[in-house]
Amino acid sequence: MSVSLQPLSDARSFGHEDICKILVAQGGIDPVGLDAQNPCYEIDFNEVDMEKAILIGEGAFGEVYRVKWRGTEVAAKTIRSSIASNPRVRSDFMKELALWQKLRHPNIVQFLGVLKQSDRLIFLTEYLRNGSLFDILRKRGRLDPQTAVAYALDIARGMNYLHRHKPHAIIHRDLTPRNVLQDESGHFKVTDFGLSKIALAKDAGSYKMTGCTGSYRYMAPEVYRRESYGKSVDVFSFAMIVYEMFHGGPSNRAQTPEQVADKRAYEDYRPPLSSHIQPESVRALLRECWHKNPDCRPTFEEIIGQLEKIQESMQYDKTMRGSCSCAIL
Ligand SMILES: Nc1ncnc2c1ncn2[C@@H]1O[C@H](COP(=O)(O)OP(=O)(O)OP(=O)(O)O)[C@@H](O)[C@H]1O
Repeated sequence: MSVSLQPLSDARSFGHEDICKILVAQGGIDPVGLDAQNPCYEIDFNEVDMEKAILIGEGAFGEVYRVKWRGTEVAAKTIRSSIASNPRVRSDFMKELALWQKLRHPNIVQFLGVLKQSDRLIFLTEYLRNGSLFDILRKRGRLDPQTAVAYALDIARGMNYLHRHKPHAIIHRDLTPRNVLQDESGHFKVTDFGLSKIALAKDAGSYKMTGCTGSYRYMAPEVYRRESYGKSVDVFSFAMIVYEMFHGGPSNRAQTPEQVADKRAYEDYRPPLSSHIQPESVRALLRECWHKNPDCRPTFEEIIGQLEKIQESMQYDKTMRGSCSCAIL
C-alpha cells in the first residue's frame, strides 16, 4: 500500500495535532517544518509597483498579476486575505515557499521571493509569457503526437525532479493543465507544488479545493477516496494531462469534475483510448500511469525513459517517410 512520504508535514497542515504527537514520538520528520528554519527571500514592497500590475489570471488562492521588478516582468501571486489572515495557514505557506525557493530545474517555475511589508501575502515567481497548458489546449485543441510527447517529457522531467528531491520527495498533489506553464521557447514548467495541501487544511478559510478550477478531473482515485497516498498520485494526474493533449481537452465534459472523479474512484472508469492517441506505445503508457493500483504505476524516471523511446521512434518514422518520398521523386 502507498503511504504519504511526508506524514508529519501532512498531519500538521491538516491540523491533526493528536496524530502529530504520535508521529513525533515515533521519530517522524517534518521536512516542510525543517524548511521554516530557512526563511524566504524577502523583496522590498517598494521595488514592485502593484498600482501598475496587470491581472493575468485567478486561481483558488487569489489573483495573479504581471508586474515589473527591477526592470524584469515577473508574476505576482496574491493570496486571498481570507486564507492569508490565518496565522497558521500563513506560516504553512511560508514553509512551502521556503522549500520552493531552494528548487532549481529547467522544468520548474522559478520562485523569486516574498514581498516584505505587505499586509497581504504576495510572492513573486518568474513570468511565463505563453500561459498555461489549459489556455493552450483551449485555443489549439488536440496537439499533434510529436508536440504532445515533447510537452509530456517537459512535465515528466519537472515532476521527476520533485519526486527525487532529497531528503524527502515533493508530491505535487494538484498537477493539472493550469499548473503547467509554457515559456517563450515553448518548454513547459511545473508550478504550485505542495500548496494544495495547505488549502485543504481544515482552517484554510473560504478555500474550497478544486471547486472552480476542476482539479477533480486529475485526482487519483485513492485521493478522492481519502486513502493514504504517495508520489504515484502525480503519475495518475500526469496521465490525465497527457490524454488531454492527444484528445484536445478532457473526456466527459458533460459531467462535473466531481462526478468524473467519483466514477474513476468507485467504478474504475477511465477515458476511452480513441484512435487519436497514437502510437500504441502512448496508449500502453497511459494505461500504466492511470492504473487503479498505485504501486503498478511507473515512476517519472521510467516514464521519461519510455517517452524518450517513443520520441526517437517517431523521429525515425518521420525521417523514413521523408527519405521514401525523396526516392519516389
Ligand atoms: N508564473 C506565471 N506566469 C504566467 N502566468 C501565470 C503564472 N502563474 C499563474 N499564471 C496564470 O494565472 C492563472 C491563475 O494561476 P493560479 O496558479 O493562481 O491558479 P490556477 O493554477 O489556475 O488554479 P488553482 O489555484 O486551482 O490551481 C493560471 O491559470 C495562469 O494562466
